[in-house]
Amino acid sequence: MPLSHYTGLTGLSDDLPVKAGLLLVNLGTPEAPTARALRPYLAEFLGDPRVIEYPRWLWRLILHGVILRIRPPRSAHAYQRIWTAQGSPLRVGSEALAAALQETLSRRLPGPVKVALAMRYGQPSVAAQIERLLRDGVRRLLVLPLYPQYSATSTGSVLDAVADSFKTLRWPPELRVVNDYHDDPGHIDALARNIEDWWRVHGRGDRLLLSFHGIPERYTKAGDPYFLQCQKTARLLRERLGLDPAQLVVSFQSRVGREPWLQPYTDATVRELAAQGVKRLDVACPGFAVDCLETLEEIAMQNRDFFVEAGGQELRYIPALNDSQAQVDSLAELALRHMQGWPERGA
Ligand SMILES: C=CC1=C(C)c2cc3[nH]c(cc4nc(cc5[nH]c(cc1n2)c(C)c5CCC(=O)O)C(CCC(=O)O)=C4C)c(C)c3C=C
Ligand SMILES: [Fe+2]
Ligand SMILES: [Fe+2]
Repeated sequence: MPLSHYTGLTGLSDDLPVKAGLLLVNLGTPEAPTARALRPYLAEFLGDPRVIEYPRWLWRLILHGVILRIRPPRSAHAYQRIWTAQGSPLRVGSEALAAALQETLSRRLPGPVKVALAMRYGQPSVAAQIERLLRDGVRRLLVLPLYPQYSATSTGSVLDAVADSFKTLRWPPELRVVNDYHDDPGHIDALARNIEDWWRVHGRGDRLLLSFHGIPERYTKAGDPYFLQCQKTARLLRERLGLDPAQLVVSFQSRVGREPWLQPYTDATVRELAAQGVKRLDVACPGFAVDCLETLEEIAMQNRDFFVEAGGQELRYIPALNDSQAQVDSLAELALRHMQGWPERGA
């Protein structure tokens, strides 16, 4: 039995040896593409009340009685299609982005800065990485969830994890949070340049589809701003690319369960576009900071097959921003802006 349930880190100084700490948080990913590794990952993810808003007792029964028996082998099969020698693309991409941001921010900030990457589900946890930053001398913390659009299911859940960690700390740091960056001009410009660069190399398709991860419609009706923020990102990106409304389509992917999610659904949309005679369809997923199962498997494989089966010729997935210079620069700018105004300390 510990003496106290507050974690006290001894030997910390009040001197601000480090100017600021930046905690990047992404969703998390299984440790291996196996049903055995998927089970604890999905149990933690789908057990989060922010993600599934059902009566707890009922959901526990369904989750443990049905979902965690059926879904792990199916998901494992999907992960096997995208797994790399370095591991899960989401982890590899997020780590590369964090390393590049550490490098850029160290150059841009006058004092030392520490960047850490946490996963909302799985390892390294938000609590472990906040502790690591404290040990490294961080007393001012900026949390940047790697979700451009705010949703209670994604960003909101990261904030829960930060709050839970703070509740256990004897001396928490000062805290700032980036709620979203869906309309940040630097971010929109980075997305646009990524698509334009890709078009320069591969040519332009007949239509551009922007596919965002979905959430249950019910959450939007209850006040989640996610749908509106996705629509705004899409409009700003369309305007920045100089496209007509008819040249760009928005849809929502990854529906789980039976209740209605945000619409139109991506799978129905790619089939419909093929039926309308679209031959070459370009797809980008601006809601994902780095490539992952949802882009590499669900879009670039599953939906590519749906499109071709429905009469389309080619579905071409335009990769996420990942650790591109455009993303590193726009997120560094964003972080620097959010770090401004922290007052100087007296001697
Ligand atoms: C069932 C409810 C889910 C909600 C609500 C949800 C929202 C949501 N998810 C992301 C980002 C990602 N989701 C990813 C995978 C994934 N998502 C769900 C379910 C919900 N997501 C599941 C069950 C899974 C796991 C895979 C599967 O079994 O199908 C991923 C990829 C993770 C990876 O390892 O690559 C991301 C990223 C957002 C942004 C969001 C709300 C806006
Ligand atoms: Fe998801
Ligand atoms: Fe999916």
